[in-house]
Amino acid sequence: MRKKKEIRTYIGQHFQTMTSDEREKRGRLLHEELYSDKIWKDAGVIATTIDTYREVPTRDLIERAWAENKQVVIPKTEVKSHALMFYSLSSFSKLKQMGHGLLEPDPARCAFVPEDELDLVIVPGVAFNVAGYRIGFGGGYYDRFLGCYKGPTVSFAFSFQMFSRLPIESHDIPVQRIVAENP
Ligand SMILES: Nc1nc2c(c(=O)[nH]1)N(C=O)[C@@H](CNc1ccc(C(=O)N[C@@H](CCC(=O)O)C(=O)O)cc1)CN2
Ligand SMILES: Nc1ncnc2c1ncn2[C@@H]1O[C@H](COP(=O)(O)OP(=O)(O)OP(=O)(O)O)[C@@H](O)[C@H]1O
Repeated sequence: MRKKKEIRTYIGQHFQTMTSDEREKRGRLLHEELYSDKIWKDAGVIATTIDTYREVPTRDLIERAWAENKQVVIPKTEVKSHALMFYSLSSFSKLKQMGHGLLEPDPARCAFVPEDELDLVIVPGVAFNVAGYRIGFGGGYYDRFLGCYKGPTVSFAFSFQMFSRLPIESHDIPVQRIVAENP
């Protein structure tokens, strides 16, 4: 079984071999599967992240949610406490580039949304298994968050992000549903 760091490097390299068009196209196919699901239809408030080029895309899903009059919330990382704070995003222009390279909502221009208002949380990840266990970028932010959040959770995975064996630690909490490509 490979170590987390090796898996992160391997997946990052695989993403680099994909064109952004391919990434977008394959991402949309995964998203379509969620749009027809009850957990999407029932959700008024959806939490997701702003994708990097090493992740399944999220921007078209955010636009779809806005078009369906859903509220989209994006986490901001609290570095000291390793907590995620969610803010409502109404436009991509209200994002701010952070030192760690990710785009986060600008709290000066986005409203804070408490965790208990989230109807569906789309959890980012690097690698997954069918049981919903995941490896992230290593901040432990979602592991901590998922320890408290009890609502529906889902992650998207390209086929190369699915592993039959993953190093799982006691603090890891699985997502309820993985929407993955058919291998
Ligand atoms: N697009 C996207 N946004 C996201 C996440 C994600 O996985 N994807 N997150 C998912 O959690 C949160 C941010 N996660 C982060 C994880 C690590 C570091 C970070 O600074 N890492 C250090 C190394 C830390 C270590 O080695 O322990 C670094 O890069 O220097 C920052 C943010 C929230 N937003
Ligand atoms: N519930 C928790 N309470 C305290 N520390 C935690 C918890 N979950 C994870 N950690 C710590 O956070 C660090 C990163 O954890 P891990 O490598 O599992 O992150 P990850 O799953 O890749 O990241 P993320 O959850 O942000 O996507 C580890 O040092 C781990 O011990």
